[in-house]
Amino acid sequence: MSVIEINNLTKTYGNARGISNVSFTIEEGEIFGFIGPNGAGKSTTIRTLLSLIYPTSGTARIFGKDSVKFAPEIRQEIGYLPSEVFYYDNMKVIDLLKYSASFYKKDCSKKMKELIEIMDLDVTKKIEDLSLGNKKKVGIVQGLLHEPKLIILDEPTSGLDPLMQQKFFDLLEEQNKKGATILFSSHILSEVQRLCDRVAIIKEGKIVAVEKISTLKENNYKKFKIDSAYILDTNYFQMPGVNHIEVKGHSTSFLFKGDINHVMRRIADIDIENLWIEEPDLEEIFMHYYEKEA
Ligand SMILES: Nc1ncnc2c1ncn2[C@@H]1O[C@H](COP(=O)(O)OP(=O)(O)OP(=O)(O)O)[C@@H](O)[C@H]1O
Repeated sequence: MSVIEINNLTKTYGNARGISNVSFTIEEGEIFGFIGPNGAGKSTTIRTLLSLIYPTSGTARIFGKDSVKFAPEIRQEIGYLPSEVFYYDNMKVIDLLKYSASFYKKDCSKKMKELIEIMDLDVTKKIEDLSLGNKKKVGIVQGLLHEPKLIILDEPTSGLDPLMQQKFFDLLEEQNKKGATILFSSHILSEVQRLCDRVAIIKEGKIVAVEKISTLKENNYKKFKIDSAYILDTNYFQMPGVNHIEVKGHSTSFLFKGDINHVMRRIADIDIENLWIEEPDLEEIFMHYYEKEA
């Protein structure tokens, strides 16, 4: 079953672009990544999906139900972590969490306690005394305490230290194993690569690709790095399929897609000291998509 179905969702802010004809589907049990640089439209898509703002046109369905008409009902089963968390500064963490839990029609106290421990939160503190990272942790507990079927995270890791990020990812994987579907937006591609099964790439308000992470990696460029005995001319590897040639001293690198034999023959004609052929990281694949569309 599709947990999220987005069909031609468009949101304009007056004359300003928000998102345009965004469509993608997320299946039950997926961890789905949503990548794009700042301002690409990730938060607008997520806020529209959650009916926090209304679409200019297009529709979204969550759990098979229209996201606007059934918003209150749908929200019972969603855990949402916004990119920026705003709270009542004067409240104690524990009071805020209890208040959040009171919106759900089930007892959240056990899960809340468990999450507080995992996130290592001092719940007796006032919100105003917390660091940015600790505020984010409060947001995480708040978003997960009702064991939602769908978890929507908008740039969730900003402000978290690496150890806490790891704990958080473990927590997400555990929830996913128990059946939760996850939508995870980020501009940090390595974390998407680490966690997600599929990914939608958004650029200037439009979806440019929806791919499996594995397909993205397999069907794309190979990354060549060659250390040569002498400095190569920048044009030496200028041939069909070669992109992003960079010559730094004796080291030459480029991305290649095509019949690898052509490159290997050219390499055989030079005096090389070392050679690496690697899968490009998502960042490079991502650049490729962006350039193809430009
Ligand atoms: N309330 C608003 N009024 C006018 N324009 C807006 C508003 N909110 C967003 N935008 C514009 O819509 C576009 C998409 O913004 P959005 O915040 O969705 O991007 P994003 O991918 O989430 O980026 P970021 O990571 O920076 O939040 C941007 O051009 C932004 O300037």
